[in-house]
Amino acid sequence: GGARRWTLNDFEIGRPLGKGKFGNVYLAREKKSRYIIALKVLFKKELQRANVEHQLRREIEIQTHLRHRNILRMFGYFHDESRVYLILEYAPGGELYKLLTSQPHKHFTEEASANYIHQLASALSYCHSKNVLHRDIKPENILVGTDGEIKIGDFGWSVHAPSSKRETVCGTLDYLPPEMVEGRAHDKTADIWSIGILLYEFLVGRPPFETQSYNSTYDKIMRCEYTFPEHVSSGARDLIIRILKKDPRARLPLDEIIVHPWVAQHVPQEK
Ligand SMILES: Cc1cc(Nc2nc(/C=C/c3ccccc3)nc3cc(N4CCN(C)CC4)ccc23)n[nH]1
Repeated sequence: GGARRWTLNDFEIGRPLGKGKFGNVYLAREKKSRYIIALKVLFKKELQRANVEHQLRREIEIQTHLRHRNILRMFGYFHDESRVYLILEYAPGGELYKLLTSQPHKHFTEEASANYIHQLASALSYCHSKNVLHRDIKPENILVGTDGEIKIGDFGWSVHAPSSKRETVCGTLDYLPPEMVEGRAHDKTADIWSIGILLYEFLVGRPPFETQSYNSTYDKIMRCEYTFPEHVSSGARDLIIRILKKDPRARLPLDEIIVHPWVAQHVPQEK
């Protein structure tokens, strides 16, 4: 069970997988079971300096209780005098955004995009059924599993709905809905907006409101102003248009995204 007390001595540490804001992620193996995991090491000093310990506690509380094929598992955590260690599922396919940028035309096929959105919508529908919002769905937070399935990780921004959390939104605006850009209250429909952004990015290779400046991205989001390149099919456009609505209540609900005709035509329905 996940309740046992882990220490660093239980693991053999492998190569670094990536460098995050508060520390690095390493490939690691639990010695007794020889089970491969990813060990995320966070420095307490950095966490204190950024005043995010409460956010980390929330991430641990939330992610250790979620069980879904498309959500990266957190098996447990432990800490020593200077670091906190998160024991995470190892996704052998690497980062989704690297897969996206390595595509010949820098975007996924309609079939791959529909399958990814189907998986994302079912993972989010599961989260929402537990009253958990992710709030930070973007390609950097998505990994690829053994069979090419995707895994949402990094619940660092997740909260229990509804929330008017006003943590400073650092980083890109590209994935935030108008109500979060304006720091107003947001709910589960904020996550629905972000999978509309992701679907556009999977199909086009860049998010719909991307510009050279923060302010012009802000304006485009608030005006919901975007266009499609020629190659995007009418079915995909229809779905994106039904998701990227400024009014949160007008956005297509997750269970309707999952059965939208454009998704259904690409995704084997036995799921
Ligand atoms: C938590 C976790 C990571 C993970 N797997 C992987 N993470 C990261 C990069 C991780 C990372 C971490 C922090 C900041 C930036 C990146 N890169 C990876 C690269 C991988 N390879 C093997 C597959 N190749 C196609 C690409 C390089 C495999 C797994 C990776 N499983 N579970």
